[in-house]
Amino acid sequence: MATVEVINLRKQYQDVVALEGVSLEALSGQMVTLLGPSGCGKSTTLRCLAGFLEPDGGDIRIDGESILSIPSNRRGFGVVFQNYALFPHMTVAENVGYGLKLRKCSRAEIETRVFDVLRAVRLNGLEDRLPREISGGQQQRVALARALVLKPRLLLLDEPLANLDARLRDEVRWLVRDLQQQSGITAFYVTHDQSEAMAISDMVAVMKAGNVAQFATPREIYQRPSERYVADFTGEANILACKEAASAGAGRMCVSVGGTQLEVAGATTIAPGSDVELLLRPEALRLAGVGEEADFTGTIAKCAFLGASQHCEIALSDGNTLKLAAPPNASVAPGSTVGIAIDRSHAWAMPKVAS
Ligand SMILES: Nc1ncnc2c1ncn2[C@@H]1O[C@H](COP(=O)(O)OP(=O)(O)OP(=O)(O)O)[C@@H](O)[C@H]1O
Repeated sequence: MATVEVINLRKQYQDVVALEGVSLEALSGQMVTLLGPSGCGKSTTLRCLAGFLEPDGGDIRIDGESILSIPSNRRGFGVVFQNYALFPHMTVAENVGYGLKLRKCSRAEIETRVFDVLRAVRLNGLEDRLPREISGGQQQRVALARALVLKPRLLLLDEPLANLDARLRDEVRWLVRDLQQQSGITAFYVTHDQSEAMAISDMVAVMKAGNVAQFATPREIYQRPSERYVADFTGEANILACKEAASAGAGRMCVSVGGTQLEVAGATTIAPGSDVELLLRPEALRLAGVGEEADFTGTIAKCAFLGASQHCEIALSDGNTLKLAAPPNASVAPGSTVGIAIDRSHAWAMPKVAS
């Protein structure tokens, strides 16, 4: 399978700079997700990979060889886009087998491969239906089967689940990941859904205005984001401004927040004495017990019972609000005063970056 390098890719549409210099890499068999808000350049990157767009600069290499001069239909990639456009007059089996027919495979081989791939996407039994006779989720699985049946060396998926409802999206998401892992195909996946990206990826590229803000594992972008933008985009985040950082050695630093001194882990890019932002995910905070010394004291502003936990918003006297998940039976009446303890092992200091 293929190792893919995207090197300093640049693309401009008339006066819009869509990609300023995108670099990332997918090792053989990895699923790499491009995550970011609308307009940050995810689809443009994918379209350059597919060969539908020609970049203005940079390179795309597969196993070390540039592919920029190879037309899209010769790249041997499988492509699944949001608008899956199945042939309406062909049955499910004919849709899936169409690419094999173009490649002049024998009828027996087409039958076997179509049967196998339809079983893999759990559509066996629906071979003779027309696209209009199956559901949206099933149509999307036909589109996936159509790409997989050709055994592509690279699979490109652009928001493939965007048209599905939440339950189906979950189901097809796991199926996509299972099939990708079983087949060992290297894949790029575009989404603006943070939970989708975290769930299915080996690596995530968080994109920001035509650049890659951070390229790392799902765990790292969530627990050790490079900057506020990444922290905000990858989950619920409490972010507090800190006065300054003093190095405590080996990636640790002392920060001062609301009069409290904390020693926490932080990005190595933080210069001593500079302003920093402290990330406290909700799970880094808990309500302090009776008699326990608290890091902060605040007033419960809002509370919602979610079943396994209670979502609480706590207003601090300096104007900041902290969100935390309280145990389901904790007493958290709005208006009451509570102490908050920080689990320092979950705190993370980020450099303050102009947005
Ligand atoms: N054909 C085009 N002509 C001009 N500008 C374009 C064209 N396609 C995209 N753009 C612009 O390029 C930038 C990047 O677009 P792109 O489609 O890559 O973003 P995206 O992250 O995939 O967004 P979305 O999630 O909305 O699909 C945006 O500012 C967009 O408006």
